[in-house]
Amino acid sequence: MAASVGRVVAGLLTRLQTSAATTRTLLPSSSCSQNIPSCLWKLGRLNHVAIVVPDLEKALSLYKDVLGAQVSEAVALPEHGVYTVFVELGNTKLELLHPLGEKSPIASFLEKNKTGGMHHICIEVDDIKAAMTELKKKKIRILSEEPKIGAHGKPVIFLHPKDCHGVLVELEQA
Ligand SMILES: C[C@@H](C(=O)O)C(=O)SCCNC(=O)CCNC(=O)[C@H](O)C(C)(C)COP(=O)(O)OP(=O)(O)OC[C@H]1O[C@@H](n2cnc3c(N)ncnc32)[C@H](O)[C@@H]1OP(=O)(O)O
Repeated sequence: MAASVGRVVAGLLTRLQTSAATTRTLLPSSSCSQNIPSCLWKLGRLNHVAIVVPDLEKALSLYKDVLGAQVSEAVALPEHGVYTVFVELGNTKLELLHPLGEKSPIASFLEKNKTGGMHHICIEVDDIKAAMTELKKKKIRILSEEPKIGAHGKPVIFLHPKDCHGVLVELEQA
């Protein structure tokens, strides 16, 4: 009797260990997972997807007149070297970008992609300074020393596309 109870307990222990190992492999491996209280910042919603366009008026007209979206006026942002137009999509936005000035950071992108293309994604964060500190420690290159004020009047930073699997990532203070 005692031997069979022992076998049952041993079997249960083995199953528990297996399921604990499975659980561990399913959890995100990042030390900044939302499940870990030591994380000082977290990602929020997708704010926008940015598309560089060679002709802002034509692109605006596509989204407004052909696709029927609500679009903003074009706004010049000289400190970023871009003109922007926002397209409202309900769950997120598109940001149409066109170069402004000779030193525009999107000029070489447009040179390489003459018909335009997807340029970056922008994700909100709850604490951009904490994000910067943590990402620097993890050797992710941040493309400015300090946050700049972005298109929505809030601090933004950009992360190098070569450190983000080929995607230029903008983080915006929510
Ligand atoms: C208003 C504001 C807002 O929303 O709030 C904005 O949107 S401002 C939006 C405009 N501002 C920004 O983009 C600021 C951050 N961007 C930058 O600092 C720059 O554009 C870089 C991302 C560092 C790229 O610089 P630059 O064009 O001088 O370098 P480059 O052409 O030699 O590119 C270096 C390598 O990165 C790749 N690369 C360049 N731009 C890329 C992009 N958008 N997505 C993915 N990869 C990209 C190139 O193909 C190249 O790879 P290979 O070496 O393999 O060929």
